[in-house]
Amino acid sequence: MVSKKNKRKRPDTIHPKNKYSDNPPDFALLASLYTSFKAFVFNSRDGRPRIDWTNFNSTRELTRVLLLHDHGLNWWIRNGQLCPTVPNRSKYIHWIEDLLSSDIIPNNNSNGDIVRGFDKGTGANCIYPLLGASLLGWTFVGSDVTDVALEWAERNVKSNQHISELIEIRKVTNCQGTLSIEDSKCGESVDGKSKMDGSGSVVEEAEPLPLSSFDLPSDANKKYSGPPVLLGVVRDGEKFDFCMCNPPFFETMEEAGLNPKTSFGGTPEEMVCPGGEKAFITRIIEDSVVLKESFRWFTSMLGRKTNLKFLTS
Ligand SMILES: C[S@@+](CC[C@H](N)C(=O)[O-])C[C@H]1O[C@@H](n2cnc3c(N)ncnc32)[C@H](O)[C@@H]1O
Repeated sequence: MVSKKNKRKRPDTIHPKNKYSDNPPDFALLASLYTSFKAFVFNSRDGRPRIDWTNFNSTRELTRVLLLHDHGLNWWIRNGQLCPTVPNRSKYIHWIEDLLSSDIIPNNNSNGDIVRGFDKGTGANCIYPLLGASLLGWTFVGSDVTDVALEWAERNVKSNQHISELIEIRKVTNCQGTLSIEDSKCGESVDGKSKMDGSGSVVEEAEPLPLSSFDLPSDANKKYSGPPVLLGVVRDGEKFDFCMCNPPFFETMEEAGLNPKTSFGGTPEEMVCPGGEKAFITRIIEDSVVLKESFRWFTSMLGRKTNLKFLTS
């Protein structure tokens, strides 16, 4: 009999359509099928197969085998890049699926049944386009700013020929704007006075991250002052069913290093931006006002529930 202490509780937030909602990853099965994963699995005192969550190589290998075994996806990232947890990232895809099937914002999609998404900050792992395309046949533009993210996102797309046509990886440069908007001020900060219009926000807890000594100066005004977010990246006439985003949550890597009990990588470029998620999402909201005809839904992950009040005000 499983003791109360050891009984696994399904998180309330897990989406019922999520492959893992009733079947969490079976480490024993995966270890029996994939020798590369077996090397990271050990039996804990209670006899359960486990992995060392503080070892980046273990968490990356788990993600690799889950994507391969459950989704038929070939995937890899460089040491230290942000490693996504598959059950967690799948939830966001299914939440968007729910939004798209609702009438809260009517569907004026002129592409017929083709669903088109925009992944803001797709990362080297390119996880949302890969999952969205393989689970639901959605098409994506995945955008990012860093060379390493763009290179590895491309590699991950090309390693999956069956869905590679569905995904475009788009580089964000400082002034690539095709939509000229006087207040986009490409790369500069804007005063965010606009209210959310037709946009939705998906709340999720941030992935716990390892400690790091890297630090960036905190932006006292909490204004986003990085490269373009949506304006200047979305092209004239483009239409998307949704925008999704797992933003750089933090202002400093110290702030990011809250949970040394796990290791999911995450470089400063991936985790940090001046003003953190509050400023980044504020910019998405500002951009959404101008781009309201280009998107049906604007969504983003949010690490801190306390930021929600500010963002929806
Ligand atoms: C937290 S990571 C998310 C990566 C991936 N989507 C995931 O869920 O694991 C944030 C990503 O946003 C990218 N990023 C930061 N500023 C950006 C911008 N202005 N435009 C596009 N991507 C940006 C970073 O390079 C990084 O890859």
